[in-house]
Amino acid sequence: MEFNEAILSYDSVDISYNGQKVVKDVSFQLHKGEILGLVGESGSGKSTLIKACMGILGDGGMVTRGDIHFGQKNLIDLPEKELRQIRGADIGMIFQDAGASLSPIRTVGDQIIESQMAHGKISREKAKENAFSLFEKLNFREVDRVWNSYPFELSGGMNQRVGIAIALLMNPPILLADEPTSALDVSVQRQVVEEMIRCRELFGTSIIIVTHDIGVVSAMADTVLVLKNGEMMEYGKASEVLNNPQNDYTKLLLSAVPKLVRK
Ligand SMILES: Nc1ncnc2c1ncn2[C@@H]1O[C@H](COP(=O)(O)OP(=O)(O)OP(=O)(O)O)[C@@H](O)[C@H]1O
Repeated sequence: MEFNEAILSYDSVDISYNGQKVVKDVSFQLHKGEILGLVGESGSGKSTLIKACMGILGDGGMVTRGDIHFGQKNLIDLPEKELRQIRGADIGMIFQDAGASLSPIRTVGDQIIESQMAHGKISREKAKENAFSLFEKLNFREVDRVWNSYPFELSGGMNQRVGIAIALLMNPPILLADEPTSALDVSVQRQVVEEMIRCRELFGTSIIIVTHDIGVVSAMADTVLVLKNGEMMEYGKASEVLNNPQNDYTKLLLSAVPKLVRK
């Protein structure tokens, strides 16, 4: 697949927590409709890297060098008020525990309606209509039951899918997914992966997926960026990085994976 338009560009980015550098000189471009897999061992800086563009590094976290462009905007210079508008609407985020961020005391339907109303003027009826239309596209079953349930009445996997649907309802051009499948059963993992691929097909969404799972990368990514200790080890087309890794660290990461899943 060939891509034209870069929608998110990291340019020589360094990131520190409390003066200690944890991401060093990272550059990459995410194009419209591209799925980028971000891999590397625990602590290599994957989450830090994607949090940086949302301005959610937290106290002590700071981009100390480089630029992150979203279209014409340099996200590094943007005031919090503008970043808040970008979060959710322009750059959606799915965490490992997206389902756990649902409130336990309100029905799924109410929460989906409220999340849409929080982002703009929309009637409850229209919000419900949007949600049901998306559920249908994502092949949700028993939509009425899910809608009327409290999170504890649904499986962890179903809650995770609801969390993803909430992010998708904003129809953000960019979706950042941080280990979205690692807490799920294998069969539900596959569903979530298919859901994200479908999202790209339907809406042309650009996706960065952070994962430990090379199988997930192999199933969905167009490009792969390998991080170690905050530094880029390898970056390129998924087929090339996975089938013909040039870097010793990438080779090591891949050697732990059975060959079968790399097809
Ligand atoms: N809020 C924070 N304050 C200080 N240091 C942090 C903070 N968050 C992360 N770090 C440090 O930054 C480095 C990168 O962490 P990060 O969570 O980005 O790695 P990761 O690759 O996403 O790891 P994992 O796969 O375990 O989620 C680690 O050394 C971590 O200890």
